[in-house]
Amino acid sequence: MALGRSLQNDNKQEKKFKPATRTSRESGSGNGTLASKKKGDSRSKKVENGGNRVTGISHAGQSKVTKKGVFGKRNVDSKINSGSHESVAEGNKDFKLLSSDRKRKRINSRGHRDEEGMSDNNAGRPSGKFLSKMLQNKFKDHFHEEKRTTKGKSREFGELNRKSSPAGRSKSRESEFSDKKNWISKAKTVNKVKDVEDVGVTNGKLKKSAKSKSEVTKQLEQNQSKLAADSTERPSMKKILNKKKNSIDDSEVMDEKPKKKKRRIRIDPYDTSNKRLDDGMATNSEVTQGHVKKKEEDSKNNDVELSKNAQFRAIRPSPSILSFVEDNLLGRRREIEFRRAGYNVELSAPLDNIPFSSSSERERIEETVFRNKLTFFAAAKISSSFPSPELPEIAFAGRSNVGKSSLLNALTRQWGVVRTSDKPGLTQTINFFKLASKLCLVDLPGYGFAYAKEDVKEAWEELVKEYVSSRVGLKRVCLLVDTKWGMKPRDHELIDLMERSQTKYQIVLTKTDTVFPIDVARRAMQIEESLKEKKSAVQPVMMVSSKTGAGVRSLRTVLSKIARFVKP
Ligand SMILES: Nc1nc2c(ncn2[C@@H]2O[C@H](COP(=O)(O)OP(=O)(O)OP(=O)(O)O)[C@@H](O)[C@H]2O)c(=O)[nH]1
Ligand SMILES: [Mg+2]
Repeated sequence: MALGRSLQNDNKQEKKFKPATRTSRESGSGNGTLASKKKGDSRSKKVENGGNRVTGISHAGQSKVTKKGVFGKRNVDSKINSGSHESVAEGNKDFKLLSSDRKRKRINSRGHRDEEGMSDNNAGRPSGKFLSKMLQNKFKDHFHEEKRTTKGKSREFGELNRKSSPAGRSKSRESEFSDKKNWISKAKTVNKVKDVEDVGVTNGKLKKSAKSKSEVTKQLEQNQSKLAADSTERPSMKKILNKKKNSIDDSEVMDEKPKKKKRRIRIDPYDTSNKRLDDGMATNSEVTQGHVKKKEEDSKNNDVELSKNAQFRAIRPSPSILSFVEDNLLGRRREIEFRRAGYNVELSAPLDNIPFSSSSERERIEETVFRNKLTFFAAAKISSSFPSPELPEIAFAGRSNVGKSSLLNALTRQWGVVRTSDKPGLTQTINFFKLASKLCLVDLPGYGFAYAKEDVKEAWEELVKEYVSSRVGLKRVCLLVDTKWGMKPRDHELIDLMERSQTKYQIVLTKTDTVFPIDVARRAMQIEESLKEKKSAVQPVMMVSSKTGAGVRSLRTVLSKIARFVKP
């Protein structure tokens, strides 16, 4: 029956075990501080009804810490915990038990605590194996006690009975509190060694062991310090040796490094690419020969290119060209310069405006012929579809994207009449525009690179050639050249054709705003020099920018003379 009761009690305890362990975790009792212990104790008061082990469980966290902690610390905690644990479990009377029994009890209690600690680790729920072990230990204890002392047995059962009664509970509480107070005060005042002594081990032994420990530790420390000194010294020796080795190696490497660099230079000095795939093939004489040949070719090409650039930079423009460039604010310039000169930068092509003028777009044009409305009247893909030559014609030829259509708009200040695009090859037919009944402006398709099929481009070129060489009424061809790139072979082809057909042509440099003013002047000078011998070439070379309007007025003046001399 007694065993059955204890089993029942254990079951109850297990039920109440969960919240107790959970709360002990939450309250941080595992820290092992006194405050936390107090908390655990206060909680144990609430759970006391469950029996003696409940109080022990409330310290489960603390027992965990003591396991991990220092020896002395564990003793303090074990005292506090096991004191409360044992005192509540068996009362003060249990201390009178035999020393062997006491030891066993302690072992068992530790075992319980360990098990409880483990169970706490396992989310507060002890496993079936633990429970069975706990129960077995409990039975063993009971059997031993029954065999040895009938008194102890009766006392124990009496204690259990008392605890089940309210009077017994209150007594057990009192005894628990008194024990706890005593142990806590002891824990505060007594040092760890003394605590060890109190447990029951003789002072002499402990002292000796303490002395021996201290001696051993001293010796260990000395040895460690020696080892550390040695270890610090040894690397230094190693370092010295390594340094020596390194110095030798460095000298070797220093000897080798320049060689490698020299080799690289020798192998591929003209290689501009980052890849050096042929580094490992330096010994191959054929390859090196090939490299040498390549170098020579490249150097020749570079010399030619460099000489072209150098030649261009060496051009000294004539004073008239330079003054023209400066007067018309040609070339890449800052906006502030236009403002200072009185031009309104808010207007399109601001340099083609009379400064501080408030008149309308076309009123600003000094040449009256260009004030007329620009009207499209014919487009031709073949020569048979050309309109009859009633008016004097001025054609605008040049490579694709050079700015032919844009210049037509700029000359008449009628934006959008002639379609323009940054995509080369927009104009694919010969387009005829009238300026009243005075002048006919002809926009030609470009040649050279264009987004069109080769045969189509060839057809355009043929049509242009046919137009400039055979068109009756064609008074002048404005051959537009990009200032940045200058004349190209196709331009020379057309010039030769016009020379043969005696068609008057005038070079007009476009997009002057994309280069420096001095380069505009150089380009103009360069072309003038190259066209000195040409009979059909009309001087001077004109310079314009449809974007800024620079030089447009001058071109207008030149072209308006053609209209003036033509009979209506
Ligand atoms: N910066 C600058 N860009 C210009 C100038 N003139 C024209 N452009 C630009 O150059 C591009 C080509 O202009 P277009 O007038 O269509 O040239 P295009 O010669 O008629 O070209 P195709 O009809 O294809 O032969 C357009 O994006 C223009 O805005 C200029 O004086 N300065
Ligand atoms: Mg065009």
